[in-house]
Amino acid sequence: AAPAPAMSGLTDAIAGRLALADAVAASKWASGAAIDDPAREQVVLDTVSQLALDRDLDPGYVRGVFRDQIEASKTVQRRLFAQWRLPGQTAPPATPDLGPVRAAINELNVAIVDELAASRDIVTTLRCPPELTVSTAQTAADAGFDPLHVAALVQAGASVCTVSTGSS
Ligand SMILES: C=C(O[C@@H]1C=C(C(=O)O)C=C[C@H]1O)C(=O)O
Repeated sequence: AAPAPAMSGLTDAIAGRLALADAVAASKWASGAAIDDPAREQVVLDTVSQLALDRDLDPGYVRGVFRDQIEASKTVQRRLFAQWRLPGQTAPPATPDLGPVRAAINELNVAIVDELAASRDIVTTLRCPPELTVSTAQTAADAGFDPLHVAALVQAGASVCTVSTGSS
């Protein structure tokens, strides 16, 4: 097999978290809960800030990456809700208890911060944007993501590289 792209550990962990948005949405649909949960978002952001400090990463950088994880998850959840509201459509049956899927998300949060630490030297360089693009494409293909999840995966990676490639 071809070698894995340099940042595929990171993009695989990000995709794993994003894939759980479907189960989150189904659970919220079953319970009638809102997609947005600002209190839970604060817990996630505060937790990953501490994980960043433990690994000598900039907590502001890691929080920024996780704001994108949260927004990407909500992109998927909102689109699924919109589909399930269409005539003749139904949500998959799910338990209204978000606890188990949030426990899985918590584990992936740690995995993502670990992968950010493993990629700390590349994220500040001009190699980051192309490596992230290649890894994202490989991860999306491996995961069998549909266009909605591919778009959300790209959204989730938007703050990973800290080098600007735009002209100024
Ligand atoms: C994934 C969830 O939905 C939203 C996204 C969150 C996240 O990605 O961590 C947290 C809270 C919600 O605003 C959830 O409620 O757990």
